[in-house]
Amino acid sequence: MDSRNRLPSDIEKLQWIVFGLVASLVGVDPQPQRHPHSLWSSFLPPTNGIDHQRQSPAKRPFQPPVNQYTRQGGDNCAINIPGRNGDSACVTYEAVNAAFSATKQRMNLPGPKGRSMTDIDVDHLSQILVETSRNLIREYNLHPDAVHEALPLIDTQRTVIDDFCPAYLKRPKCSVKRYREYNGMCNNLDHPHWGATLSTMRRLLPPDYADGVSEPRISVTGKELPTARYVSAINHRDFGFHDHAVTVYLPAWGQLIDHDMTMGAESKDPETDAEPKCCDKTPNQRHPACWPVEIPTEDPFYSNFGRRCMEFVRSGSGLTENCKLGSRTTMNIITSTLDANFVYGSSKETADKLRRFQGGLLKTNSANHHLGLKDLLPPKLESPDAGCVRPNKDVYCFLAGDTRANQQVMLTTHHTIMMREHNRIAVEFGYINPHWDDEKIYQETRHIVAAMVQHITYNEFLPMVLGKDIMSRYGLLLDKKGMGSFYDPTVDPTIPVGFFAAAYRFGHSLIPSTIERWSVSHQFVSARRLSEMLLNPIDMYGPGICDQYLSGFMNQVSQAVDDSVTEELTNHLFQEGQNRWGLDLASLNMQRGRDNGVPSYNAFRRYCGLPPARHWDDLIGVFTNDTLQRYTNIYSTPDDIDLWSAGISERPAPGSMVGPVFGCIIGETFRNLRYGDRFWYENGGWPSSFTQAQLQEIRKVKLSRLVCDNGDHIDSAQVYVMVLPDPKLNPRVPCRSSVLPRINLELWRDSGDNANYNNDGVHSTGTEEPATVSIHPHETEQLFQVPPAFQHLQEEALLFDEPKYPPDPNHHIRPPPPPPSQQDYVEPPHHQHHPEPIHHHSAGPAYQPDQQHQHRPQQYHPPPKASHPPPVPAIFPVSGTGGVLLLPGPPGHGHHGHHHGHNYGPPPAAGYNHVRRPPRTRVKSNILGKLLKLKG
Ligand code: HEM
Repeated sequence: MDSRNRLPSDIEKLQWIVFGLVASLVGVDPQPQRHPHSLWSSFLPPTNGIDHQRQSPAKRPFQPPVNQYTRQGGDNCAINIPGRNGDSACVTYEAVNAAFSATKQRMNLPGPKGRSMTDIDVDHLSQILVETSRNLIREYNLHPDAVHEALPLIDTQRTVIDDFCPAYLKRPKCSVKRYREYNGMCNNLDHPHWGATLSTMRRLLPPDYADGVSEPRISVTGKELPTARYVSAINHRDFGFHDHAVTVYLPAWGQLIDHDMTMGAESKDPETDAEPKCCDKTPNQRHPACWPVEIPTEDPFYSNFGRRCMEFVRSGSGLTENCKLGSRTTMNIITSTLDANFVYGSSKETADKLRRFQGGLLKTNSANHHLGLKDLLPPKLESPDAGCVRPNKDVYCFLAGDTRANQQVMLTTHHTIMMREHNRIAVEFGYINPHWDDEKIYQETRHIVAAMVQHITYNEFLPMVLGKDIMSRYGLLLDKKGMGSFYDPTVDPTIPVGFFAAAYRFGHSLIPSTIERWSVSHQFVSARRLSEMLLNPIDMYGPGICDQYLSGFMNQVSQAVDDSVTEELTNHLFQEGQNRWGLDLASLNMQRGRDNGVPSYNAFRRYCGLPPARHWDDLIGVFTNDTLQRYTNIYSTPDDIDLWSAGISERPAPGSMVGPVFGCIIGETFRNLRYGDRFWYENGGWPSSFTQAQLQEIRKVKLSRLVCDNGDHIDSAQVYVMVLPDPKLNPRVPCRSSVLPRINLELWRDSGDNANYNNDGVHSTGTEEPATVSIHPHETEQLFQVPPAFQHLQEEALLFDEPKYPPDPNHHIRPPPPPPSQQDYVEPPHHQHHPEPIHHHSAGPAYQPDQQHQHRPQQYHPPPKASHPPPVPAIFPVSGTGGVLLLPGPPGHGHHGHHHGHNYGPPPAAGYNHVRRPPRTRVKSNILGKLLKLKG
């Protein structure tokens, strides 16, 4: 049936009614007037001096067909541009030199060739190249598309640009080694810069800049787009709908691995080395990178505080290999590949700062050792106020491989866990291979930690986010045995701009408004508003707090991926001091997309093989009726819709948390991260390859194992911590159980005559275990019913009620790491020696290391039995709803507002019966629902 003629189903009608009720409760008109006719139409266009005149198609110069531009080898012609009448124009090297020199002078570029450049210098040179390109376009009357298609073909090594291009962008000599470079260089031997630090992100589609070169996207009508805050305030209000399969652990891991893949460069003021402030200046006094978000006068939230301007600074622009000309690019200042750089850093300099240079260990802070607790991250003594807010000068935030480690506790906790895992493995290696030196232990451990990050991401995280169909379409399903020849040197693992600025930000929709702490025995302790926790990781010094967060992440239900985003992020992000308002992350996401030339949602529909919408009606069924209704009011045409906004609002694809367009961008990116990474953990035949037996050990690792091993006193966890516990499908098991096997590091024993390690540190695949290469997954018929994570789970779950889990044989207890040497020891600030337990609004019990925890029992303890009848699983498969149904919440709990740390209800009962109903619940027919059906 033609979806345009489809009548709304009963469920959709119900949604309209419930939405209307909710909207009236919160005082919002569910059907706002069309933007141009409403009061809201009085917005002024952004006033940062950018001339947003998009060239009308009639006035555009002749556009030669794509691929008709030719690079000229000979003489003085840098590039040939075909003209209308068969003639062609030659852009000469002299013209390029003249354009560059004039721009360089105007924009004041100092600096000799080959000097080391900071990201500020890179951004500056990049802007000059963009302006040079703009001059050439003007001079030769080139079509804006030529900027993207033709100008990059010019051989800049034959121009004066080469004198200014930094040494790191020259082609290095690569050799094949066992360990990755910290900066990701030489992963691809033919394209050494693919995926490397300080390189530009990839484009899936040509950029959509208003002027074809660098100015932010505008409407296809030639007018301004609606301001990002308007889109946010209308379409991304906070309804607090919860997912019913995944825990907060899913966004926590998602954000952690984002910080392994992307970090867009900031534009900085060279004088202060900080992002410029924009809102307190008049437009002509502002830094050129200022592009603040305009807040409409009638904004339902900011108008209460008279705010009309939200800080926003354009991303720093990047340089391509040999400093090519072309349109503005986006720089990634960390490596693209999943290499655990958030633990180690993306440069040798950072990595060295984090190392103890003893026993392969990372630096730590042992402030809580005297309480029998494990190490914390070392204090951030350099630039102590960058990226965190300290209550006073004696307290320090934490230092890790990624500078965002202090953004909020979900991150800080996981940086702590991964640092502990590194040190745990390094200590084991010290016992197993006493002849290994610090460097060898450190690098081998780093190699394993990166493999674990890859495995957990593809085995536990992506199946939940994408579902089996998308996983299989993009070749993301992991093999269970054998080694693969996954590496394809033609695949570029560089992160795409659309992934960084839009698709992978789907996670912002998952974030709840409070972060909960639970006890290690899985009882709710307290909750705290997210906005109070941003940039404030100091909690982590509190004894027992790390465990309580870990337990909270695995027990707190996540929000759903949908158009609703918590007000903690849309009104209170990084709220400062006494202010009752902060930034709006939804606005920043859309502004960032426009800033970086990310084309609209409709362009990506085409890219992903979906029919682009010509009329609003074409989008019926793609979004909920409410969302579509709002879009017709917000945007002039379907061609204008921002990718991030539409991506999180799409109805999820079957079995997936995201819709088809985000599924496509995320699927493709993770495909490239697997097939374009020479160091991918399943790859056989390289010096970096694990042996088959070692690979099998890595395949055993689950995130729950890492939590068990690196929490202080965590002694049980559900098998898959990103999924809500369920006695049958995802049972909570003791950490000692063999269901959560620990990696057996004995398989790394290097006995000298062992063929696994040869003398130069290069690890061969050995003769005993030849690397068998399995069939490429694209060619393998996957007999696959449920996401791989759950195949094991189903089998294991059947055994759960029987106390059958013998202790894991690899569960040796090693002594804690040796104390740091005097030389490397970072003295914790004095106040940290006896930190007081930190109490929050709703005080949970202060830390009382219980006896059971202090003397870990050696014998098996069955999991606590629920005192009630078997609990209802935390899943309510609902068929025929298109995946969505609204249920009323418990009486007295209206729109969630802010809980100020209060529990939603009484503490949950023991056992599994702990999943509290959120006030208003969106139930999704999702993967676990399907599993239940499968299980009959
Ligand atoms: C409490 C949780 C989170 C907070 C406070 C947060 C905050 C932010 C902020 C402030 C930015 C920069 C916005 C801009 O100016 O462009 C950002 C970027 C980003 N976020 Fe989040 N985020 C959170 C969780 C997540 C999650 C769960 C994901 C994905 C699963 C995610 C993915 C991203 C991505 C891909 C970027 C771009 C990063 C870059 O390369 O610079 N975030 N986030």
